[in-house]
Amino acid sequence: MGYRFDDLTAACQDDWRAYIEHEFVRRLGDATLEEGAFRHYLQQDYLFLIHFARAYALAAYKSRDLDELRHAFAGLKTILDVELGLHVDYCREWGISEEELARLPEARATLAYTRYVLDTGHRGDLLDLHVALAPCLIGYGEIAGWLDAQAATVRGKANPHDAWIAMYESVDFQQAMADERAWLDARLADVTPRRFAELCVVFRDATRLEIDFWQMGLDRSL
Ligand SMILES: Cc1ncc(CN)c(N)n1
Repeated sequence: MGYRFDDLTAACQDDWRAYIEHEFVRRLGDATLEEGAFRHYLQQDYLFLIHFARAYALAAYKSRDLDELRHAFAGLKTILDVELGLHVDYCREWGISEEELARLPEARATLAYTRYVLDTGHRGDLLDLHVALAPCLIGYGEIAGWLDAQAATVRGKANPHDAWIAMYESVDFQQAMADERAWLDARLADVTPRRFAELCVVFRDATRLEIDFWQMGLDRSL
């Protein structure tokens, strides 16, 4: 008993490292990622974020008290105001208009990941849903820190993806990540070993779907 968020990553260490240090992430950091792969990823990520905003709305619906409702609302606000806002601006800089984004076909990897999270939220409780969301919010915050710590990472104007890294290093995003960790630490402290084992399956599945999402970007698959 007395689990924490770090116990989830420890329980699927190989998948977690494969997600954080994926080839797509490395190439994004050392500025060798092909433009077409990044554009494909950016487009699909727009669709992904819309469904993730819906998942936070589901968390609000599943809330039992004001604290849970406020937490879900803060997550939804981070996606809408911080991430999606920056994302649309960022896509525009890459020549991808909002009209183009609205007409995109959804890749199988996007469909699989987003619907998995929504389904987990529908059939489980609020903790299941937040554990399914954790690789998204906490993972990208960790990826930004990992990239910045790598000697191979190119920062500044020499890397066309520098603004992407900076977005996930931003105070707002890192704060949202820290809040989510604290929320999960508090909830996981009370779960039984059996419940923790169930949550590990959800966390590992969502982490593996994040790996597939990076691979979809590299392969430019639909
Ligand atoms: C696929 C994916 N995973 C996570 C994030 C970070 N919220 C994102 N933008 N896209």
